[in-house]
Amino acid sequence: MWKRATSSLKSLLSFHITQEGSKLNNAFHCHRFISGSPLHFQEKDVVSPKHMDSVITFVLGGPGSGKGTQCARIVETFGFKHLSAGDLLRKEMVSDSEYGAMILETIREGRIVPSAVTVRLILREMQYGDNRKFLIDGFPRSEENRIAFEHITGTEPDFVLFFDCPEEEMVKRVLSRNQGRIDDNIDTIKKRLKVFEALNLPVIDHYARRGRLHRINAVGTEDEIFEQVRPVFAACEQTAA
Ligand SMILES: Nc1ncnc2c1ncn2[C@@H]1O[C@H](COP(=O)(O)OP(=O)(O)OP(=O)(O)O)[C@@H](O)[C@H]1O
Ligand SMILES: Nc1ccn([C@H]2C[C@H](O)[C@@H](COP(=O)(O)O)O2)c(=O)n1
Ligand SMILES: [Mg+2]
Repeated sequence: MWKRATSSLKSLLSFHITQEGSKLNNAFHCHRFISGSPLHFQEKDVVSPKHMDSVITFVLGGPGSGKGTQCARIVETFGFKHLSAGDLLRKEMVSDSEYGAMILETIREGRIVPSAVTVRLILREMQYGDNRKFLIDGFPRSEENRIAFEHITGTEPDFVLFFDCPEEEMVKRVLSRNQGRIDDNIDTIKKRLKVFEALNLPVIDHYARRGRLHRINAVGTEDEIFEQVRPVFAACEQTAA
């Protein structure tokens, strides 16, 4: 299960995404070697060699399906480092970032931020500290996210969790979350659910076809759900030992 990521400096430096592409159906288009792109990766975004033997888990599910809640349990029990793409984007949004306004508008509209921004934030976090077991929550949200990450790092996730939750339950949970998020309102939730279905389900199908998907029934108490999650990580630990 512990695998070797073949991170390629060359592909990282030459990977570009146009902002124009980001407007197309939210399914952002990856272009290599596009000159004049306003968003591009730089040498400092390279995945550090010390992370070459990482365990990477993607945590997927619709808005309010319980990804963040279960990630906290996984961190506590199995010592993974939790990277929430949404949290990283919110942090970037309130910093002095040149992308702040774009991120705010995109999140408010329930759309997906271009991968050039999100992947950079994730890779940067992966380089801090010594923990090489990563839970990447809320990513990839689209095929464009997935292809960008896999292209830049030269690796696939070891496995993918999918919290499968009925829409009605997700809406109920988000509306009672009370964390002051600008996207936790009924109008944005409806948009996020549509984006989830159109852009995230294809990613989930992709990993199911690759034999990497663990589908978790996200209805039940937090404890009941964690009892489905636990064996996935316990098996991973055994393989690594
Ligand atoms: N099993 C559960 N039963 C009831 N409520 C839950 C359950 N798991 C989480 N919640 C609650 O539902 C809300 C959404 O959970 P959480 O933030 O973990 O979802 P998420 O998948 O990370 O959502 P988002 O994609 O919007 O960040 C929170 O208020 C959380 O406390
Ligand atoms: N890969 C991602 C993850 C998140 N976002 C944006 C759009 C989401 O609606 C918002 C909140 O994410 P969450 O906290 O619900 O995981 O952040 C994105 O554009 N790309
Ligand atoms: Mg979350």
